Parts: sequence; C-alpha cells; structure tokens
Amino acid sequence: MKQIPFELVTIVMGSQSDWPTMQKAVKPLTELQVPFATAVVSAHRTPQRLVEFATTAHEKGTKVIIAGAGGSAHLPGMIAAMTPLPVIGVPVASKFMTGMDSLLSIVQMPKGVAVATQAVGASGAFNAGLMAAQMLSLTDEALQQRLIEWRERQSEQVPFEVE
Ligand SMILES: Nc1c(C(=O)O)ncn1[C@@H]1O[C@H](COP(=O)(O)O)[C@@H](O)[C@H]1O
Repeated sequence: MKQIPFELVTIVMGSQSDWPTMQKAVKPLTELQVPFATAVVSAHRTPQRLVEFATTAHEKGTKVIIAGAGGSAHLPGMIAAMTPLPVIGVPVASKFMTGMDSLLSIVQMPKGVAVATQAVGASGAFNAGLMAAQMLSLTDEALQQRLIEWRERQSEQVPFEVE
C-alpha cells in the first residue's frame, strides 16, 4: 500500500480535481522555503486513509495541515476532529453552487473543533499557504524574517499611480 507523505505542512484535498485550486498554496510556501507534501484524502471516498492521516500526522513531523475540498466538504472538519494540529480549510469552488456549499460546510464548525477557514477558491488556497507559514514563523525567527521581507516586496509591487 502507498504511504501517505508527511511534511512540515501537509496539503490534502478531497480529489485530484481540487489540485488546480490547491496548488496555489504552493507559491507562498515555496517562496518562503517551507517544506510541504501533498496527497488526496477524502472523508467520503477514502475514509480509512482519512483516519490514518488525521490520527498520525502530528507524530510524523507535520505541524500544520491545509485541507481543501468542494461541495459537501467534510474533509477539513473531520481531520480537525482527529488531530491536535491546526487545520486550515480551503473551500474549493463547486460546479453547481460556485463554492457557497463548500464554504458553509467548512466554516460552520461546532464549538470545540476549530478549522481556520479561508476564502473560496484560488485566493483562499494561496492565503492558506501564507497562513501556514505565519503559524510556523511563531517558532522560527528566520522564517519570520523571510515573511517580513516577502510582505515588503508585495507592498513595493503595488503601483502608486492610477493609470
Ligand atoms: N468534499 C469532498 C470530500 C470530503 O469532504 O471528504 N471528498 C471529495 N470531495 C469533493 O468532491 C468534489 C468533486 O470531486 P470529483 O471531481 O472527484 O468528482 C471535489 O471538490 C472534492 O473535494
């Protein structure tokens, strides 16, 4: 059986079809030199894989989990229910409800199990990568410095003049 990959940040998604959205999380992680791994894990289609992933991630070196799913998006919440690690949820835009269903599925967690829900789609995935790096920077001064410089570069790239 194939092994689930684990890294400092592990990005999981409900389906391969989520990858075009979820790959946006890779950019900030790469730019900030944060190691990450990716895997398809589905609460609905691969429940055993979900349990194995969620119950062992904290023992395998993962510090932050990013979980993206669309539609009936139970993946982030179910992972959060089984891990002590912070889980960042990304609502992937769905075919029929443009992601409102994904957003509500992920954001409306019951009290006692927390998911840090991001915006729907590509921007949410990008910010999930950024948020994961910010969480890790709490205990990594060099990463915090890289984040400060990354922010400065971002500000410099916003033109002052209106064209
Ligand atoms: N929401 C979930 C879960 C889950 O929450 O466990 N597993 C798959 N899915 C979602 O189903 C959508 C359609 O998947 P397919 O494109 O494979 O049919 C995807 O956005 C996926 O995240």
